[in-house]
Amino acid sequence: MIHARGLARTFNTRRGREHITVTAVAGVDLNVEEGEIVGFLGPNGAGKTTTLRMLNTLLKPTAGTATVAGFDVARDPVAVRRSIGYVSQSGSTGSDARAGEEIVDHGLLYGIPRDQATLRGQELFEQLDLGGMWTRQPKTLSGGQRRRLDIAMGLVHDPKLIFLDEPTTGLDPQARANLWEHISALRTQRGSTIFLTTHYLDEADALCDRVLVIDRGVIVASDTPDALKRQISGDLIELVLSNPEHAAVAAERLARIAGDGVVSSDGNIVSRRVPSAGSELPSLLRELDAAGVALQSIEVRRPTLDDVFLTVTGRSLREEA
Ligand SMILES: Nc1ncnc2c1ncn2[C@@H]1O[C@H](COP(=O)(O)OP(=O)(O)OP(=O)(O)O)[C@@H](O)[C@H]1O
Repeated sequence: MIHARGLARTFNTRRGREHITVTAVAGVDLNVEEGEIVGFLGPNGAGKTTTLRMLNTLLKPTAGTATVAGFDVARDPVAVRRSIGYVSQSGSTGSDARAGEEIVDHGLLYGIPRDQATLRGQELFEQLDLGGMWTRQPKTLSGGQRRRLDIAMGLVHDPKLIFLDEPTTGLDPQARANLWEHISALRTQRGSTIFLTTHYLDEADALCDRVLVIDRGVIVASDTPDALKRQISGDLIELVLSNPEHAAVAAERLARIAGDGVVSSDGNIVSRRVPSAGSELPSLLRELDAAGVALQSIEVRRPTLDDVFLTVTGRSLREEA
């Protein structure tokens, strides 16, 4: 559905009196298959929006190629635009018109006859839980409802591929979780392919089949959230011992598990990252028992995407690029 090779974009700009060239995207290769929900993750200024704008033809690449929904972004931008829905960060509903009029107008822009646009709009309102909002002005809707209206507008021409730029930014936790359900339902009910940018690791984790991590204009990781977590960090096994004197024996048993993780000891807590804790725990517990090591508790912590991000970029997602 999306195939990009060496996609790059620089901007000529000024810093004070000096003219400088900023590389926003430095050469991105990416593939998104039909029916996937792919999250595009990275810190502020990493190049997410610039990449998205090149893929949806709002911005011309300075180098590289991309096809979107089967059309080349440089040679056939009109066909690309007809095939995609784009929901921008700021949303598109600023006028005093009623929500229903906005969506019908949006459909007319795509050349859809008024009666069909109305039908389609009403269907989308139902699907996105906006029933009863048809005659409301968008500014009177809640944040979550407005985001769903933005999404409905992006879907009025029935695109197979939808770009969502930070869909849940500014929403409270409940509205975010609700929007995630709606986004997942788009795929289940309509077979939509969804490419979304996000700052939120939990969002990528909850929603996406695959995550692409971009940092300083380059993709630094691409995999399922689970595989990324497994591949990069491993699970943390933390043994809380009843008696700190058993720490050395516990450390020795923990060290026998295959993997590169280093054992660390702190008083009665002995821990280590291992590739996959689930399959190791039964034999570890038997060995500790046989060695007379009593446990207060044992914890297994799966790595978060936060850990992954820190590992691949050396920085936290919350830091500026
Ligand atoms: N029109 C422009 N002129 C000059 N520099 C730009 C322009 N647009 C983007 N940039 C720069 O390119 C880099 C990438 O910006 P981009 O908006 O793509 O990042 P982003 O990952 O979407 O960030 P955010 O999460 O803050 O939206 C940044 O350093 C930004 O300042």
